[in-house]
Amino acid sequence: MASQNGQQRPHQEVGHKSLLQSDALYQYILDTSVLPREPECMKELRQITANHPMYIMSISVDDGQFLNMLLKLTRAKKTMEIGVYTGYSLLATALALPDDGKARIPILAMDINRKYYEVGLPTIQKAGVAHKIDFREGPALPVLDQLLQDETNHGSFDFVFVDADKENYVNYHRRLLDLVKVGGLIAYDNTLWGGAVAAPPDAPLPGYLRHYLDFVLQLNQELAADPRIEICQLPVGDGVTLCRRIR
Ligand SMILES: C[S@@+](CC[C@H](N)C(=O)[O-])C[C@H]1O[C@@H](n2cnc3c(N)ncnc32)[C@H](O)[C@@H]1O
Repeated sequence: MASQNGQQRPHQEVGHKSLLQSDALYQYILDTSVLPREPECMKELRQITANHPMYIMSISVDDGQFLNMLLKLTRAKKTMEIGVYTGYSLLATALALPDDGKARIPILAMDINRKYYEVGLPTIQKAGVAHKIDFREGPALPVLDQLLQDETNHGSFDFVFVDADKENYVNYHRRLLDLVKVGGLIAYDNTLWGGAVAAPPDAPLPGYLRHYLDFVLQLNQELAADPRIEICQLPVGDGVTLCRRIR
């Protein structure tokens, strides 16, 4: 198969194609494998979030299912989330993590806006997992800097989910690599940025996509070139890049 300019791209030479070529196929995945298995509490939170003016910020339901499975597979015990909003990804995380009672709070969750978190908090409480969450209101970067000042925090996190201000993703990465353990994971959300990462330079993009595109492109380049991690770019939700610290 040839591309528009007549030249074959490397993935076309070997016949690789993305399967997700239509909304109907995405809907099939949701209807068959995702929505029927969504826990009731997550469904409730998703419906509450759908009525919130900023609902577009929530991760997708398949992204939530993926996150929940990933945390179980990796047996993560200590995690961090940057960018909580109403808490859909946070609830997916809290449901997956083991319950150590009062001995240890496994999730450090940060958002600049506690009001968003409070929209979902009653559902998180009803689900019986609120005690797993240490929520901090405020910008995440100073919290990371504070954590780094204490040696005992270095290499202590099993998993970090980053879904916040795109302009700081690179700054988060530079700090998180010291906080996550060797063998631990950092997952960056929105790394395909609505498809804009592969759009022609003059493509007419919605304003917010255009505004943050360079930050996402810079992150993707830095991750691809970073020898301290192994990476895997997944076309789940808006694109998730998994980074496994290897040194
Ligand atoms: C895309 S939403 C997060 C969605 C969430 N993960 C979910 O599943 O619903 C991004 C969030 O990041 C928060 N945010 C923006 N800048 C931030 C910062 N500097 N530090 C922490 N949170 C920030 C916003 O308030 C917003 O709630």
